[in-house]
Amino acid sequence: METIIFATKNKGKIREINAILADMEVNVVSMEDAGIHIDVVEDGTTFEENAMKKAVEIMEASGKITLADDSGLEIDYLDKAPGVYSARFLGEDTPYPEKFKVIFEKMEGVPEEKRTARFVSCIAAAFPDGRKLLSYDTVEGRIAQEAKGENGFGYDPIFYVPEKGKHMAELSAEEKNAISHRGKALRKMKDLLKKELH
Ligand SMILES: O=c1nc[nH]c2c1ncn2[C@H]1C[C@H](O)[C@@H](COP(=O)(O)OP(=O)(O)OP(=O)(O)O)O1
Ligand SMILES: [Mg+2]
Repeated sequence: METIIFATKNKGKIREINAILADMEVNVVSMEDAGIHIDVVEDGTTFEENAMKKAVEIMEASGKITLADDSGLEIDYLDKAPGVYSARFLGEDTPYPEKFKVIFEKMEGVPEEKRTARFVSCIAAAFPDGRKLLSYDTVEGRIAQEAKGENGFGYDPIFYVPEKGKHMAELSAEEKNAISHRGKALRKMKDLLKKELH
């Protein structure tokens, strides 16, 4: 069975990715499980660039087909910030509750209809023979007035999902994967990969 590496250090992503790719006839392993400990510098200006950079660098280090996700939160009222800088917003090691506080301050008094936001996920695949694949998807929602929910990771507690009437962090892992940016982009990637692998 083909081994594919998923180039991420984010434990929340790994959980989601394993669930979504579970039915594929490939062995998906994390960077850690593959014994690769490289820090890819995410200096691209787009999700696509950063996702492909992570995939290519880890493919070159491992010699195996490598997938990567670059994702983030776009808040329309803040001109789509933090966007590709979502992980580094206020500092990579700053706890999310502090990031939420600053976002709530910036959004103070902004009415519901102007609080629109989306999660974006770009998935890249890099093959040792040079083939490259990209998929992209989003989930639309709003920045809530308060944090709520214990599930998921990152900005999930402050992201209200209108179609569910809940914050993202209140959804179960299955419910989130069914509607999320990463769930949708990864299912598209699964279809692209199936065509390349057979
Ligand atoms: O479903 C999500 N629910 C909540 N927050 C999310 C989600 N998806 C991305 N995000 C946020 C987290 C992080 O602030 C940034 C991703 O940054 P990003 O560089 O792609 O990931 P990362 O640095 O955590 O791990 P890695 O680069 O090793 O894959 O967007
Ligand atoms: Mg990152």
